[in-house]
Amino acid sequence: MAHQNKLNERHSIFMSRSHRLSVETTVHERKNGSSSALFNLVAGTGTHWLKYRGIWMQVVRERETQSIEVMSGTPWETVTLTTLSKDRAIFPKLLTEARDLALRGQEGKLVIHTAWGTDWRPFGQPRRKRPLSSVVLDVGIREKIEGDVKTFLNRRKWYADRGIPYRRGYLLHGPPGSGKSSFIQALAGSLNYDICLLNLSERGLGDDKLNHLLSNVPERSFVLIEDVDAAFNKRVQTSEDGYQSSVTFSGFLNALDGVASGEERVIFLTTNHFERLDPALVRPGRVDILEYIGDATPDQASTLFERFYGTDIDLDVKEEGRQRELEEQGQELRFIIKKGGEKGRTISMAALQGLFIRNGGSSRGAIEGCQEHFEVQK
Ligand SMILES: Nc1ncnc2c1ncn2[C@@H]1O[C@H](COP(=O)(O)OP(=O)(O)OP(=O)(O)O)[C@@H](O)[C@H]1O
Repeated sequence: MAHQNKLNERHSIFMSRSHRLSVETTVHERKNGSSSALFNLVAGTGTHWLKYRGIWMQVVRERETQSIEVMSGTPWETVTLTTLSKDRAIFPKLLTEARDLALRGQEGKLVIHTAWGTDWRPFGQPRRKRPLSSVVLDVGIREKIEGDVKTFLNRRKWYADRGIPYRRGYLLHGPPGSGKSSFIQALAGSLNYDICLLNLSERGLGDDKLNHLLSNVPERSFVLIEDVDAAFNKRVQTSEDGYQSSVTFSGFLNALDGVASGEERVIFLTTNHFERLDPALVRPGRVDILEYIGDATPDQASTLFERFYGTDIDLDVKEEGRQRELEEQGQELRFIIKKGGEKGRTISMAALQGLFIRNGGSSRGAIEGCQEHFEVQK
């Protein structure tokens, strides 16, 4: 009897949550017999024959054309493998090999998944990881969150032994451009985790789909839900064109709570408006760590300044003068921010970054720009 295996695919082939295959990587990386088999497998739509580990298989690759079907959760592409061989293990072997090749291609990269119907799918190309140290937070915040996440990830058995759902929730709140999203992405990258980015106001997302998505997060992924206040501001959100989000607040809470025991789940929520959140959302079990990520402090500003203008370069005698100048400018920047803060004036880290980029080679220009920024604030 023929054995058949059906794989759902879109850009990548999905067999199960842990078997993610990136087709292109497979195609380009290997030229031996088995990978040319994989090449054939994905070479185009239609019917192919391939020989893998001495076994012939028929590969039928079909593509759905209706994007509407994607939204309803129907696979975008289907690959069906059929073989007359008795060796059933050939499918997992083939998939494992392709997955390993694909994962090798993603090493050092951060994959962002977004929701497609009821599935998570990689969005765009894997991105270069951002070093965690490049996101400069106020003293101790990075260590606190990073330490908590690592502790959590090492305690699976502890949770299982006590029958506690293995989940952890983090809420980062604070003004725009303070580094909330950048930090979460950098943290995920540093731990070799992916990000599943969820927009609660997305068209077509209802309570059931949300529940399904949150219960089927790919392995080694953090869920990131940004601007969580927006979806439930006035409980039902209406977008510019009149579309109303159909995720209800109680549906969201249920989805947060309803993790199957043993399944790991790490959720990061962000908001600019903590005061708008319903207290029910921010209780332990849903949000375990709550952290304010604010505008630039004098310390953060001078650290970012140093990173941009580099005070730790190897110095020869000529550069020593420049080094001293940068140190003085760093102090000046701290002073400007401290004085501004005393008058209730602030600058975001994103705005500082923008100033530094605009004043590329001119550290003096950046300091002056910052001074101006504070002067124009009432
Ligand atoms: N603390 C920071 N350290 C380094 N860069 C930062 C920091 N905060 C912001 N940036 C830079 O500013 C830009 C915007 O940051 P990000 O999107 O992470 O802010 P956010 O707090 O998530 O904003 P929002 O609340 O609007 O979503 C990024 O390019 C990032 O590099």
